[in-house]
Amino acid sequence: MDTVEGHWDEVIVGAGSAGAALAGRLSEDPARRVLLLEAGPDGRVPGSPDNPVLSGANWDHSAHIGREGDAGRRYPYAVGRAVGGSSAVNGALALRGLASDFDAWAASGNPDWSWDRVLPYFVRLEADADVKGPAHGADGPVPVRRLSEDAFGPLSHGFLAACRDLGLPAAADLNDPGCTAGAGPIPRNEADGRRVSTAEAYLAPARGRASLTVAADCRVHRVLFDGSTAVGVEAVRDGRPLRIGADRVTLSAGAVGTPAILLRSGVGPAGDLGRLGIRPVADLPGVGANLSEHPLVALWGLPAPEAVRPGEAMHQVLARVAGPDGVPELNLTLVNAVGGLDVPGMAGVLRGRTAFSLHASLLTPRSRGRVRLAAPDGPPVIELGLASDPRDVERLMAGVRMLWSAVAGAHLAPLTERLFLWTERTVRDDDLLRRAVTRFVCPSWHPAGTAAMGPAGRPEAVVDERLRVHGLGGLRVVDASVMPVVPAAPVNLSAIMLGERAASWSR
Ligand SMILES: Cc1cc2nc3c(=O)[nH]c(=O)nc-3n(C[C@H](O)[C@H](O)[C@H](O)COP(=O)(O)OP(=O)(O)OC[C@H]3O[C@@H](n4cnc5c(N)ncnc54)[C@H](O)[C@@H]3O)c2cc1C
Repeated sequence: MDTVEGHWDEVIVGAGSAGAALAGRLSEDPARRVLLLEAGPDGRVPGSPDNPVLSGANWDHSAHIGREGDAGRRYPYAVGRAVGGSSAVNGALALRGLASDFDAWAASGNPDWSWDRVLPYFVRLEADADVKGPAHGADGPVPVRRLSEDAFGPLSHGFLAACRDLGLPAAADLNDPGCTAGAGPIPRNEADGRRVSTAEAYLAPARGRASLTVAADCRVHRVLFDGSTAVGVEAVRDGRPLRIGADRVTLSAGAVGTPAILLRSGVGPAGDLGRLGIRPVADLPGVGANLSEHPLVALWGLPAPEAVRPGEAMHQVLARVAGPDGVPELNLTLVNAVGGLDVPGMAGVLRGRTAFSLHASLLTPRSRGRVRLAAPDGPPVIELGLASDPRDVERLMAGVRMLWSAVAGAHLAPLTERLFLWTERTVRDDDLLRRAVTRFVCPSWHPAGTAAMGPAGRPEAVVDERLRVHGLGGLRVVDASVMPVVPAAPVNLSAIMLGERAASWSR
């Protein structure tokens, strides 16, 4: 018998940001037997925060920017596939979701997720080297630090000065709960230039515990049910099918992987399941629906020779911009010194030259996409639906105009040799800009919401406030899928917070 076969107290599917944090914490109880299953390999994923892993250790999905069949573009959709999940391949921007995000989750029928309820778990997960006080953690597993101003390169100084001209205040701590707008250093989860994934932060200290077994290269096909109670999973390891029993199954396979497993298991819209020939176990139309993602538009340029210092960090500074109602709406991010990175769609334009880019990403998208299956055993089809809501296009246009005034203004223009693709005429003309934004919009690799939490009976609701799948026993979801909407920040810390919070209920 394979060492993972048999019966476990907890089987967690997916060793990513949320799953590894959950498994690490649950295994602190020596009386518990936790099995963590991961489709990808174990061991350190190469690369630093300055080199997000865009292929290899990755599912290498290809997503539709809009909907399948609308003749739109496709885009490489990176999702980590390794112990550590997307936290092992990402850019290590360690930004918390914002107070307004969680208060909105609470207002939409999930009162236990208000900001004051989740803040203790953001505190618990981190060891912030720079900022002290009750809103920050000092000894959690995830190290967080920011570059000091004297380590900023010339472009970062120019960008911060341009942000001041845009009326954005200096923000020394973008993770301060009161920071709704401002520009400042990016907090990053790194140590000695290495990205610290959840594999390192949560699993490395737990590896020796008898209470935890990590099984890599083990791909879960579906959840097994006895009536409406989950009793285990069916998986494949080294080409061999396995059936693994559990008192409780937790899906932490991410906002693409989790809905795919639920659908294969018969949990989803009954009509779609019937068409695929999958026997329905629970009719939950929200499974795979409601995908939200941060749409992003980038301006690319070649820096003047003196504008880039050898070896400088790719992510140094970022600006958060609030909308007219005071709620944060856009991130403007400078990406310094992009050299070897194979940025989708840009390799042919850059031809190996070191470039920089400025991104406007929309933090509160109204557009929604979905994840579905085209065949019962096929890969998930990802339809991002980016900028399908015209209000998102308008707000991205405002973001591009801010970037343009920064890059063409007094502080950055002298540091820029040339800009690609965009012109003054395009940026000034509403119709041209609208078309350009629609044409160049791309995802941030931040999917969320495909098994959303909410009260039973709401069309999008798949799990309750305690993340238990509605109508079924022994099955919960703990990953970015359960977020009712993507938070107004990159998602890693918020996903880790979910793992911490779910573990706290079992203590
Ligand atoms: C290239 C890239 C850059 C990013 N940059 C940042 C950043 O700088 N900062 C930030 O905050 N966020 C960033 N993100 C987003 C962030 O990392 C993710 O949103 C977050 O890690 C999601 O956590 P999760 O737990 O929901 O899923 P994941 O961390 O993706 O974990 C899901 C895990 O489940 C496994 N899995 C899936 N299906 C199965 C199956 N059938 N059987 C077994 N295992 C399975 C996967 O292999 C994976 O390990 C980035 C993402 C990418 C891809």
